[in-house]
Amino acid sequence: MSAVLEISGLNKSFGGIKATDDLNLSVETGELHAVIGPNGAGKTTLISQLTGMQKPDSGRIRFKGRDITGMAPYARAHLGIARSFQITSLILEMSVLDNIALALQAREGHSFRFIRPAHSLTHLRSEALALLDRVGLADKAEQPTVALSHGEHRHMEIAIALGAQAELMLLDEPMAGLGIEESAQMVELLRDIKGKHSILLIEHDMDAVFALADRISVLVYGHIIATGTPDEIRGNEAVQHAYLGEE
Ligand SMILES: Nc1ncnc2c1ncn2[C@@H]1O[C@H](COP(=O)(O)OP(=O)(O)OP(=O)(O)O)[C@@H](O)[C@H]1O
Repeated sequence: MSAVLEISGLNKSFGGIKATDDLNLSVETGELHAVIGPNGAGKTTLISQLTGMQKPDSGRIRFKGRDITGMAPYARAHLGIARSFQITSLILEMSVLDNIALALQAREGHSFRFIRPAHSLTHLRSEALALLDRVGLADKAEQPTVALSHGEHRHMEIAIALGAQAELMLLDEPMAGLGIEESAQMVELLRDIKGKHSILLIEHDMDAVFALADRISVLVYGHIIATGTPDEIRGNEAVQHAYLGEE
């Protein structure tokens, strides 16, 4: 396996707070690597530096061997890094299918995605339908997006991330706000996707993390205190003391 993402010596402070503290982490090709940590550990700040929304004070981020530390967000997206869910905005009045088709159109590089009326998206509809099928929503394609549940919206966002054909998917708390049944469906969907994509998963839902991750890194005060398989992390005393013991 080779690393698709390599983060080395990353630092980011806000005033006196070290939100990212000498952080080292890699995501291997095809790996699902989860990052867990207590509230305020620095997970959002890490994702923001990976997407280019925030600039690290020091350290390096490499994507497929290329240094992207100073690269603009759109350029990273173009290279193949997709973030879900923060940047996705579903248009609730539009049909489920048109939302996905519109996202596919954006992938094709039309920066003014609203200039074209939705009915001109015909050529993207079959691809959009295939994506909806993959996330289990093909039967909802013609419904207005507003009619779908929160969990189904999250599945739509996964469809959009898949449509971006990203080599690295950054999934930012995909379970947030989901009920028990919806969470189970999301775990199933991610289980289906994993292995085919390289994924960095930020997630509070420990059951989901331990069910899905190939490796887990534990972030505490901006620093990764342990990285390992779910079993290694479960058995790690420092982790139990710093984090899991609190659960
Ligand atoms: N723009 C900012 N200005 C000042 N402090 C910030 C800023 N962004 C984050 N921080 C601080 O940096 C630390 C890490 O915050 P971050 O939001 O990255 O943590 P988190 O792990 O995502 O938390 P949560 O799980 O609650 O979302 C916190 O102490 C937070 O208060």
